[in-house]
Amino acid sequence: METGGGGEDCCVKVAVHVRPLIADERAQGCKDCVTVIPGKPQVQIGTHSFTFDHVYGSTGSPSSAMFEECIASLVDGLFQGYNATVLAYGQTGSGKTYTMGTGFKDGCQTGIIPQVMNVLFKKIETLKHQTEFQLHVSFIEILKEEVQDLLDPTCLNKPETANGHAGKVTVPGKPPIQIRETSNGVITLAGSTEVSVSSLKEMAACLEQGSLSRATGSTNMNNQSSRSHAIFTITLEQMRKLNPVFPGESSPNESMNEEYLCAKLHLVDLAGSERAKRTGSDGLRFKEGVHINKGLLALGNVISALGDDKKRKEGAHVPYRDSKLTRLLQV
Ligand SMILES: Nc1ncnc2c1ncn2[C@@H]1O[C@H](COP(=O)(O)OP(=O)(O)OP(=O)(O)O)[C@@H](O)[C@H]1O
Repeated sequence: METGGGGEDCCVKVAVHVRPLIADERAQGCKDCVTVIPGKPQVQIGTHSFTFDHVYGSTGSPSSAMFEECIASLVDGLFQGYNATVLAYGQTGSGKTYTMGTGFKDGCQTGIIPQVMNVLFKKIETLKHQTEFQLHVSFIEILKEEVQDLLDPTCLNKPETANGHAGKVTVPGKPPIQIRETSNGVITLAGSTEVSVSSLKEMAACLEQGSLSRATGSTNMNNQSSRSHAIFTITLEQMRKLNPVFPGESSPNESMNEEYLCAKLHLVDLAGSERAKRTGSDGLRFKEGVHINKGLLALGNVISALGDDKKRKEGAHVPYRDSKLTRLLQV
């Protein structure tokens, strides 16, 4: 799903990515439960059919077209100062991490985030003579309504333990990360690492470091399930020269010839939306599920409020404050 910018008519769009059966499922004799209606962005499950903005995978459009059709315009929008958010939503094992590329390993280039990074740096390369760029990335996860910093160099990785969790251990004494709002309404994360990056390689290293630090655990439906919402945020700052001054000429007022733009792209791999019963979860995993579903409910309410053009224009309340996830994605 994509939201925001780039001069699009609608501010919320939804695409479905249907994944093929994986080896385990084929071995168990599982069958595809979703049919894509040929030539239409529509899927059928039993007697119900559902229409989306796009359908990829299976007999729908090829997955390779997803970036160009859904995401490229959001990256362009960043350069025009538009914020945007891409959310991967679905039950455990449906392919969110694969689609986003948040399981980034060994320089693998598939997935939305690696493609965003490639296009971003190509564009910067072509514009760098008339514009000064500064890029920052942060990578956090929200686990049981607590924000964890996946790029914190002082955190230690821990393997999966008896209570069924792999992930980060924060060094004792470190204050928790807090969500703050500045006087002009900008949401900031006090205490989280923002890495300044100047090359594709540096940004890819941040994605890889954070991906390896994510909290995962096993469920009946995915033996390497992400139990948290992971948010990879790219902040692009630009100082654009409006009327470039030619060598030998002097500008009367430098700052009048410059335009400053700052925009954020949030790339979000949400935790699985499954029901507790289906994943066989109890105890810790069940409690996690309760927090996950609360966050997803709040997200659904925010998207409904934003997707209702009439209400939005009337200035209706958007309930961003109902969860950390929605609060963080506010800007
Ligand atoms: N489009 C695809 N093509 C081939 N394999 C895929 C595709 N999407 C997902 N998979 C495979 O399916 C399995 C589950 O995918 P993934 O871990 O991305 O699911 P998930 O929705 O992120 O699950 P969770 O919410 O539990 O983290 C993985 O083995 C992944 O490699």
